Amino acid sequence: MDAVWILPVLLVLPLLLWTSSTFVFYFKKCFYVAYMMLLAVIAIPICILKSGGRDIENMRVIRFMVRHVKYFLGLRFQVSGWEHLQTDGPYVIISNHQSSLDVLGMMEVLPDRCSTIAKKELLWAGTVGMICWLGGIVFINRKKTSDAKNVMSDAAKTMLADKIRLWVFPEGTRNQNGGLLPFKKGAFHLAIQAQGLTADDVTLLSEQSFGIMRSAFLEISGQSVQSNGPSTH
Ligand SMILES: CCCCCCCCCCCCCCC(=O)SCCNC(=O)CCNC(=O)[C@H](O)C(C)(C)COP(=O)(O)OP(=O)(O)OC[C@H]1O[C@@H](n2cnc3c(N)ncnc32)[C@H](O)[C@@H]1OP(=O)(O)O
Ligand SMILES: CCCCCCCC/C=C\CCCCCCCC(=O)OC[C@@H](O)COP(=O)(O)O
Repeated sequence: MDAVWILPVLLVLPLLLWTSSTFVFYFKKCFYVAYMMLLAVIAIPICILKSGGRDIENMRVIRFMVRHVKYFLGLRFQVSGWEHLQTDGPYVIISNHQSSLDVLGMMEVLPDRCSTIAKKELLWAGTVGMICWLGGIVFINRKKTSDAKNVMSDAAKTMLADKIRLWVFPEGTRNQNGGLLPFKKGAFHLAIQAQGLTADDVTLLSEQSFGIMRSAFLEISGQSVQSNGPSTH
C-alpha cells in the first residue's frame, strides 16, 4: 500500500521527459552528478588496490571509467590533432572551461601520466573529491594567490622530475558567455618551467595561446573570427 505513490511518479516522469526539454536538462544534470559519484565509488577501491594510494597512474582508471558516460547524455566528441599529444616528456595542456561536462571531453583525449589543476573545493565533493585526490589532481586555493603559486611551483618541479603532464583551465572558472575569459598566468609559468623558457616569455606565450584558442573556439562555435586589433585581454 505504501508504494502506491510510486505509480503517479512512474507515469509523470516519462511524460515530463517526453514533453519538457527543461526537465530533460535538469534530469540529465542530476543523473550526471549521481552517476559520477557512483563511478567514483567503484573506482576508489580499484585505484587503492592498483596503486596503493595517490598516484598519477590512477588517472588511467578514471579515464577508462568516465569514457562511456557521454552515451547516457547523448554527447559525442570529434577529436582532431590527438597525435600532437603523443610526445615524450612533460607538457601543459590548456583548454577552455564552460561546464562540468568538460571532464567528459578531457577524458576523451587525456594522455597517460596527465593530471589536472583544480579548485580546492572539489576535494570536498564526496567520492568525486576522493577519486580526484587519488588521481594526483593538484588542488589550489584560488582566493590565496601566493598559496596557489607555491602549489603550482611544486607541481612544476614534480612535472619535470617525474615527467608528468598537467591540464589547466587557464580561464580559472567556468564561463558560458560565448567567448573566453582573460587567461590566468599559472599555466604559462608551469609551461616555461617545463620547457626551459624564462618568466619574460609568460606574457607572449599567454597572448599567443589565447589568440589560437579563441580562433579555434569561434570556428567550432560557427562564429566568424573578428580581429580585435591590439590585444585587449
Ligand atoms: C570515476 C569518476 C571520476 C570523476 C572525476 C573526474 C575528475 C576530473 C576532475 C577535473 C577537475 C577540473 C577542475 C577545473 C577547475 O577547478 S578550474 C579552477 C581552477 N583552475 C585554475 O584556477 C587555473 C589555474 N590558475 C592559475 O593558474 C592562476 O594563475 C593562479 C595561480 C591561481 C593565480 O591566479 P590570480 O592571482 O587570480 O591571477 P594571475 O594569473 O593574473 O596571477 C597573478 C600574478 O601572479 C603571477 N603568477 C601566477 N602563477 C605564477 C606562478 N606559478 N609562478 C610565479 N608567478 C605566478 C602572474 O604572472 C601574475 O603576475 P604578473 O601580473 O604577471 O606580474
Ligand atoms: C558531499 C557531497 C557533495 C556533492 C557535490 C557534488 C559535486 C559534483 C560531483 C560530480 C560532478 C561530476 C564531476 C565533474 C567535476 C567537474 C569539476 C568542475 O567543473 O568544477 C568547476 C570548476 O572547474 C570551476 O568552478 P567555478 O566555475 O569557479 O565554480
